[in-house]
Amino acid sequence: MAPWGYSKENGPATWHKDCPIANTGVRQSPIDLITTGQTCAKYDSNLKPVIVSYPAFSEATFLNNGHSVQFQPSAGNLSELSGGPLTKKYKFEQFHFHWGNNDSEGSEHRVNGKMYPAELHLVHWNSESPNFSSFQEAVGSNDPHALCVLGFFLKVGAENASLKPITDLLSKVKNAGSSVSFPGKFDLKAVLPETLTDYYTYDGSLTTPPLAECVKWIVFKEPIEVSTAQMEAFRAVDDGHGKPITGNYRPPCPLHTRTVAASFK
Ligand SMILES: CCCCNCC(=O)NCCc1ccc(S(N)(=O)=O)cc1
Ligand SMILES: [Zn+2]
Repeated sequence: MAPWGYSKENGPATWHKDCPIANTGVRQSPIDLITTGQTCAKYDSNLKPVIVSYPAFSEATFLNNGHSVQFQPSAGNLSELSGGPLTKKYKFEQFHFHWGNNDSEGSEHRVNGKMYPAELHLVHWNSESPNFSSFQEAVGSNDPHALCVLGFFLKVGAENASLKPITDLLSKVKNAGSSVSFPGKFDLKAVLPETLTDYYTYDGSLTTPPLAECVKWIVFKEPIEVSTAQMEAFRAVDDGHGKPITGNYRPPCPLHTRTVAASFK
């Protein structure tokens, strides 16, 4: 099959051909996070703040893989995640983005149907499971919480100085398949809000093929601000068919019997 993508010919509505779970799965992501009414997110007072330990990365690759741009530190990185709904420690694997071609679309998760212009995903894998000892093995395991992805909405506002080293690099990976070694150190912690207390969490999947249902999702309520220029920089990244990636987000999937918990009232 032609490699998957986001065009009419190879986009989300066609992914079921190679990944039947796209249509048969009952824990697919993303979802629309509804905050009022029957199927709404339920406040859970037991949910603690998320704890991240992200020492500045010193060695990393920044890659345009044709369907997103991805920041991947070298294997030795010690960045970890715990707390929140998690009972184990997770190791940082990579972060990447999803965006649209205008400010009214682009995020994968939605809040009461509202999309943000982009969404940042910080991908981690459970480093304390006896069943796997690498990210790829975690993706392939049938463990429902093999991965934990932190989702942050991006909204247009002031320039984000902490993300500038990343958005300034986008023009260097304009062509699909291109990558650069990240110059210098990158402080991911500085990108995030200080307190990681207010979030939605639910059991879901990867939002791209293989769409494995192995993700504990944690989506934060507070968006991260980026400037219009920074948003435009994402929209100039090419998809490998001579066209810019202008909408690498999957539409929301049915909730089925799942419930969404909220760490805030
Ligand atoms: C060389 C063959 C490798 C195949 N294996 C690569 C692979 O399985 N990748 C899956 C990676 C992935 C996809 C989607 C998300 S999201 N958008 O849900 O955060 C996170 C991570
Ligand atoms: Zn993603």
